[in-house]
Amino acid sequence: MKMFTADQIRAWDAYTIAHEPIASIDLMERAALACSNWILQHLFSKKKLHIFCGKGNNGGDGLAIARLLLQEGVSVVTYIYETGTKGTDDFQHNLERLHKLTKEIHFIQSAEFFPALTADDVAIDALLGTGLNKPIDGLMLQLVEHISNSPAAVISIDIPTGMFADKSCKEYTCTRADHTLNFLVYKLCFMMQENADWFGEVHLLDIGLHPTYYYETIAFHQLIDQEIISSIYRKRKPFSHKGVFGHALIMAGSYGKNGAAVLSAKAALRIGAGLLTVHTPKCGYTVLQSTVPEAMLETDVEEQHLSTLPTDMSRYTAIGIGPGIGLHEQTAELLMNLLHTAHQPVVLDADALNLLSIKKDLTKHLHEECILTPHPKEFERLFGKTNNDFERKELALQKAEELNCVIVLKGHHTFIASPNGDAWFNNTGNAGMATAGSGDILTGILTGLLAQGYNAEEAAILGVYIHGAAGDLAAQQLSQEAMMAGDINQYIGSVFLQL
Ligand SMILES: NC(=O)C1=CN([C@@H]2O[C@H](COP(=O)(O)OP(=O)(O)OC[C@H]3O[C@@H](n4cnc5c(N)ncnc54)[C@H](OP(=O)(O)O)[C@@H]3O)[C@@H](O)[C@H]2O)[C@H](O)CC1
Ligand SMILES: [K+]
Repeated sequence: MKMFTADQIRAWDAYTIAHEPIASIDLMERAALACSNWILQHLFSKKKLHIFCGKGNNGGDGLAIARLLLQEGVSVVTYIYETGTKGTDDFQHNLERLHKLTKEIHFIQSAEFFPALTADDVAIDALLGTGLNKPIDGLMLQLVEHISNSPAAVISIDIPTGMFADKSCKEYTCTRADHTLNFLVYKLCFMMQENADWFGEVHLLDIGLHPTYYYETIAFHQLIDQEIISSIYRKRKPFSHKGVFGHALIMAGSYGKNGAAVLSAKAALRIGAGLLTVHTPKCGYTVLQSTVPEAMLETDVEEQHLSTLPTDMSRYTAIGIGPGIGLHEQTAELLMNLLHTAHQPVVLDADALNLLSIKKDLTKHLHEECILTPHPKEFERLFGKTNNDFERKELALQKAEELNCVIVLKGHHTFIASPNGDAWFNNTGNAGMATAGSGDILTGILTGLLAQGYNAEEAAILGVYIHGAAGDLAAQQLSQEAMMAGDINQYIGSVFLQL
């Protein structure tokens, strides 16, 4: 699914008005109807609703929602944040309509006018939307804090007041919503961890903007969805043999961390690699042979850490390195040798990334079939500090281009930056996956997909999607608390059955 900027959404609005054609006020009515239906369906209408409106079109939405809910018999009080201006045409039009229906419209001119809100109330935040042009301050800030700090449930219309759609508001305050009713396509701000405390659960509402604009407009970011996955995933042909699905090499484990090798190896097999060899220190031999009998083993000359590349590297179609390998000097040499010689696709994770951040000049040996999978701390060690999540995303794109490799920046909405500038956010996964070993499994998944011939960008998109979706199934069966990384592997098969 394409993700549009606030400017693009405004242009889409205008395009719809001109080409459907439809009057602007009727488009607002559609948006308001989608919101009021959502509120009715989710039983918030059983409570007393306090609708807070600005004088722009976000406020116009609020007024129309108030009218539609009043017509359904819901108890509604409306408040208008007084700015001394008349408000947009659609705002004024909706105010006129609402006046005909109720006297419960109050103007907020100072903090004394703030209503008391209880746990039995619902506050609807239609103060400011995508028209925000500066951080909120003064009375607006006080009102937003009053709503956010109240015990009432809070629903923000389109976007929490104070949040910028396309840039950071980390230093500022926004409405703290329980739910945000976002119109049409996800805004960038909802992908960012730093905003998670403000927007609550984001619900996508269709307000019927013109499809031609969607198809013809280039988006800078995409949200990975079923349609994208279907276009990448290749079903197996009946006469295939294991040679067709590649030979993956996983280089993982060290003394005390052989479990990382086991998790990665199982994931590489579950995702469908035809053959798998695991390269571990000698101490991993018994562990791997007894837990992953499907894998072949190439033990290192060293007992406790990796030091030397396997003899015949040309046998492997794709290589994954990093889980549990530690930071031994000899392991660093092995990584250097690997990057100097490997022409195959390579996934670099965990300690391989930490070694790379110690020996940064090695990054020049990366190539377009390499995937780096840093979590935010590893990313910072590799590429330096950023001030906020938006800057970090930009830096990931810049580094992907500079190093000519795919960067998978792990997080709640994992971000994939391609060397060609493509930018993808993942939408599967849950907080239960924030557990030891989850990343090791992703390494195995990505290596297994590369071995099967998916290119680095395809493998990254398909891999993070399947990893998250398997995690979601695991959480459904076991709970987010109880699920362990190994459980993600158990559900990879169920995800394939749904593709
Ligand atoms: N296609 C769609 O998605 C549709 C969206 N709709 C809704 O419209 C809003 C956007 O409406 P807009 O009128 O452009 O903007 P806002 O309502 O968000 O803001 C209005 C004015 O607020 C002022 N402003 C900006 N920043 C601040 C601030 N920090 N403090 C106080 N006031 C602020 C600004 O005016 P100025 O004169 O002060 O510059 C804005 O003009 C969208 O979010 C949806 O809810 C349509 O209803 C349907 C289609
Ligand atoms: K809002």
